[in-house]
Amino acid sequence: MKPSIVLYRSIPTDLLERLEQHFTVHTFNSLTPDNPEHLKQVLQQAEGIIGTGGKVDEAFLQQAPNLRAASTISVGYDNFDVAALNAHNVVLMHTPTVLTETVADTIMGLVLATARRIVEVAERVKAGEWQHSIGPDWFGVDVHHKTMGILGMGRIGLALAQRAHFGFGMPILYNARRTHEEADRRFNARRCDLDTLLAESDFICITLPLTEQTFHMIGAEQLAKMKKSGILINAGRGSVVDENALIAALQNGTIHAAGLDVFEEEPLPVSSPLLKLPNVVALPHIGSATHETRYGMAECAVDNLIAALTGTVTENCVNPQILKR
Ligand SMILES: NC(=O)C1=CN([C@@H]2O[C@H](COP(=O)(O)OP(=O)(O)OC[C@H]3O[C@@H](n4cnc5c(N)ncnc54)[C@H](O)[C@@H]3O)[C@@H](O)[C@H]2O)C=CC1
Ligand SMILES: O=C(O)C(=O)CO
Repeated sequence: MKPSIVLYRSIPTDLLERLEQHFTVHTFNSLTPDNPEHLKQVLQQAEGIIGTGGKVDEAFLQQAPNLRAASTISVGYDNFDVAALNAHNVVLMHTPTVLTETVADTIMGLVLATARRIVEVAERVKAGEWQHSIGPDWFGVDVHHKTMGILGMGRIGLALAQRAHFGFGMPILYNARRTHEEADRRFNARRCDLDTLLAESDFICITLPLTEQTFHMIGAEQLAKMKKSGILINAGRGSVVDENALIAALQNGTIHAAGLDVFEEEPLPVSSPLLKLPNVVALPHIGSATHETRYGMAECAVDNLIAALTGTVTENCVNPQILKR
């Protein structure tokens, strides 16, 4: 009999067929589905889960006594309690690399959109406000040759540094727990402490994962250390930034603008003050959202689950120590 798995995100038909060659697939719209009793029943037998979003913690694992592998269609895995997975001998697989370049493109898009006020002025054109030759009230600020500070010099941080340095002639600063020799060598990047990065950068781009250490790493104190002309871009996870402190900093002119792809609560509530601020570009978590990249992520996650449940894992494993048990 084929192992039973739970699929909780819609994936392209050819990839669903690939899963069905190996597994009996039970499909749900999320891990908090409309029919929770049915999910509960299926989880009793399930050996694998694949999808994105939803909390996978001790309480969830208690409901899935036969689970051996979880495959998330994302690189970030902050919604998984890895210690609990380890305790239950569940392998966690994710999708690094396949989305790196696309997310870096999105971040450069936010840099340009905030600095040059692209969304705001395009809306003014649509509203019929372009009646005369434009004046300084339509102007933005330069991006090229300004200093970019990167928080999280990993895969996405490196791809962003490449664009900023070679495409826009930007000097690169980064704050990291260790020196990233590749960043120093390729982009002449300079590692510095957080206070220096905050004080010297024109653009601060967050590409950090959400962890206990990064939770609210940027709060009122850090925002106050940024340049008044500084622009904050967050494409890591919403809770790396204290959102209330950010709203205050944007309202008070402590910083110039923010470009946000991620939020403390997603979808961003329509009542959020962020949506009232002209100096904010808010995106609906589209960092990796292109047809090509989302297909690549789903394909990677499908192959990851097949590898994990057939014992042939060679890459993309968050907790490889489980494989040795
Ligand atoms: N907006 C979006 O759609 C997307 C967001 N992401 C987010 O971006 C994150 C990063 O992705 P990758 O670059 O692929 O991961 P990565 O693991 O290659 O890079 C993360 C970097 O952050 C560093 N880091 C971790 N904790 C730190 C701390 N306390 N202080 C300083 N540096 C620290 C790590 O050492 C690593 O170099 C993901 O975990 C996810 O949260 C990823 C993809 C899409
Ligand atoms: O992969 C991730 O971590 C995302 O946020 C979505 O691409």
